[in-house]
Amino acid sequence: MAEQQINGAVPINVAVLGGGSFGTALASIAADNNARVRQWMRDEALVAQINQEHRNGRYLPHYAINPAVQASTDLKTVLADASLVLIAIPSKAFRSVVQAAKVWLTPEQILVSTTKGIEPDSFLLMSQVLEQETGFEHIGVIAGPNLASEIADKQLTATVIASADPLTRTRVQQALGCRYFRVYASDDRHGVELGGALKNIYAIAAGMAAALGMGENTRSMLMTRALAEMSRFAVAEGANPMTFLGLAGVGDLIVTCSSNLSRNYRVGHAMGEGRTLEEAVSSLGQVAEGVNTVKLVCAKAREMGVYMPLAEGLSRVLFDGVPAQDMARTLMMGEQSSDVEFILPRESVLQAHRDQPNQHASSQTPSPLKKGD
Ligand SMILES: NC(=O)C1=CN([C@@H]2O[C@H](COP(=O)(O)OP(=O)(O)OC[C@H]3O[C@@H](n4cnc5c(N)ncnc54)[C@H](O)[C@@H]3O)[C@@H](O)[C@H]2O)C=CC1
Ligand SMILES: O=C(CO)COP(=O)(O)O
Repeated sequence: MAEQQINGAVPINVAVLGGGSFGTALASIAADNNARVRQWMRDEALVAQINQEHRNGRYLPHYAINPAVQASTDLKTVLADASLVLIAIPSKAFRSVVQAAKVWLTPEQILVSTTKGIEPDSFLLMSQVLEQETGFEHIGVIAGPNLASEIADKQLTATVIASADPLTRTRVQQALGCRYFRVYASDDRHGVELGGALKNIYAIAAGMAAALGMGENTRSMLMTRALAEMSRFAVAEGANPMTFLGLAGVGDLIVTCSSNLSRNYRVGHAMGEGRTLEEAVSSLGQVAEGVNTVKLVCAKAREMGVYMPLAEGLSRVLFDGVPAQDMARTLMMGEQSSDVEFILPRESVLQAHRDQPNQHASSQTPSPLKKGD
């Protein structure tokens, strides 16, 4: 059924690259909004199923897709005449798909990444890959609390379109905004994109904590300290910390740290139940971007001198075989610094401790964590 559009938009032609759960959910929203929607994927059988049964049996088996979505394995057909191109391809394949697509892309088109990951080696976010590959002007990113299966179920939610380009922001609001999906605008593209990528790290930690029987106070502390850590990293990367108060920061962090529908949360949960990382990832059968992101972000944070104890702790559980319980105990004995460091700088608290050393510290506090401990 056609949706009532917000902001009085004229329907546009939308291309979606990616046949996974998020690409499929977004294609259906745009079609609900009366756009002509073509969706590209590699799998011929999935194309046939979407076109004939209006269902994506591999990634969203229980949801009806708007019958107007036309799937195809042919990039040229999908991209022809599209004014908005949404790219929902996991980060490990993102650049190769853009490279394959770019012969049919034109500078008038609006290119929007929906991918919440980071490219290894380059440490580029996906909109930066888009910029590097195409050199186009109309580039943006969307991120927010957007679990694909809830969107496919038309549960109410919202996202953020972030771009320095006003046309990109407006067109995405017009193309996707409808009665069950609101689209807010931001010009902090880097902050919004980092928010989407970084929160996956803490969703893994939250799933692990839940499986270990930790309570709601613990989850709340974890999410709040995660926000402090994410914004600290983002500021070092040149983003605006205020962005983390929005849907792509705290909004996405809450949903992925609380829901079993999040694949990253499920990876953490499975590991908290005793599975290995390999078992947890292979039983998922879908992408959990946080596993690579934690590795890349920890390396970058060390290089930049950014303090990220939660990400470091998680990395040691995932890759160095440290038991999650032991890591939680170590983190609880780590430095006690500032709550909101944009109000009281962390360094002021640490300096005060140096000026007033605790007489009993040596018997109570373990030495700070070192790589290889
Ligand atoms: N599923 C969700 O709830 C949300 C996902 N995202 C982000 O969207 C991105 C895509 O995720 P999903 O659609 O959920 O993933 P998915 O795991 O459901 O599907 C991935 C899709 O990418 C395709 N793919 C993988 N490698 C490819 C290649 N080399 N060439 C062409 N296609 C390839 C797969 O065939 C599949 O169709 C991820 O970065 C994720 O973080 C963002 C918001 C919500
Ligand atoms: O980003 C998401 C929801 O906003 C989806 O999270 P997962 O990739 O963990 O499923």
